[in-house]
Amino acid sequence: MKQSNPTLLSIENLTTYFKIGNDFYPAIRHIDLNVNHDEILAVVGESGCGKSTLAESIMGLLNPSDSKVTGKAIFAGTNLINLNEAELNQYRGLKIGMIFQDPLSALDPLKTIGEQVAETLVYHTKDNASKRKQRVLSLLTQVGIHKPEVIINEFPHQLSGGMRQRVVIAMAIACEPDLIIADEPTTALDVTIQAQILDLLKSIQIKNHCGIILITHDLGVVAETADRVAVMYAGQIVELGNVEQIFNEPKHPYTRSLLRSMPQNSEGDDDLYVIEGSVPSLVKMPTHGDLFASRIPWVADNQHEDDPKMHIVDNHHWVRCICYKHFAFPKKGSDLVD
Ligand SMILES: Nc1ncnc2c1ncn2[C@@H]1O[C@H](COP(=O)(O)OP(=O)(O)OP(=O)(O)O)[C@@H](O)[C@H]1O
Repeated sequence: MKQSNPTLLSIENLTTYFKIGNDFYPAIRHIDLNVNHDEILAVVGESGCGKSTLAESIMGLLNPSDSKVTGKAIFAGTNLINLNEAELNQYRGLKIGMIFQDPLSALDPLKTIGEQVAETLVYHTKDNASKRKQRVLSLLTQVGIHKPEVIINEFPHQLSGGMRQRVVIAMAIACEPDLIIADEPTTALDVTIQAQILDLLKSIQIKNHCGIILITHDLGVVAETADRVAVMYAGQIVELGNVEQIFNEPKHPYTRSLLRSMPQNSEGDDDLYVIEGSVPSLVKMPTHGDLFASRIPWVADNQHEDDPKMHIVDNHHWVRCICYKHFAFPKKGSDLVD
């Protein structure tokens, strides 16, 4: 089903600060990003880049006593930022589903699977108990759980990690939300199960015509699943494009470094590229300039912008800072290579 307006969620100038000591420090800065109907948008970056903060800001999951969110996240005409809990609960579960990394912590150990999957339906629908049960069985079947009539009476600890994540996905899609936010949904699972869960998410996206924000640090997951990719570094989006652009024509030195450090792209352990340094903590984060500059120290200062902006490099392909234009990796020895 093609929508007349492709935009499902419009994130505008979103900045989130955390209180550390007496001061507030930005963990994500001036994020502008659209999520469209019928697409999987991956948000990728190393640990500490602000991916979860982005998701939690949109969903109002941050503790207001130690955080502050400014900007907009417009969903179906409503700015989700600054809605109160009761208002947000009209979106969470109903219009926006969430899937987290650790299915065990998302599930209540004391309730049966059937009760937990039914909970969203109790909250958001007027279905009677028998209709709800049919819906729970159908959801569990949809997420690939065999013998759902047995599983509904079991408890989370009786299921494998992969099965638990399928249950969490069933809960997230119970009300057929327009948007699903999946934060590292496969990180806790072993590789074969990861692939099955990604296939499941993709099939749900196609069947329900929803949009999915897939948060991951794993470019392998992105390559398998995403339509578009936002690469985040130090709380900013540094590159945005479709999956082919990001993998075949990466521009930003950070994107290129991430790709180069994928085991698949090296010829052996000795050749594995390691990005120098780490993402600075919020307190140590520079307040201006190219935030990635310190991790590519061989690039001269004058090749970076003072206040790096997003530049369009191709249709729907954006990159922050002009330093990409002449960027090359140092060769073993000292020459630079593309
Ligand atoms: N409640 C908090 N108080 C203070 N700092 C925080 C808080 N939550 C996150 N941060 C900091 O904000 C930055 C972004 O963290 P965030 O968890 O969003 O990154 P991430 O990319 O999702 O990483 P990971 O994959 O490890 O979760 C980090 O420097 C983190 O330490």
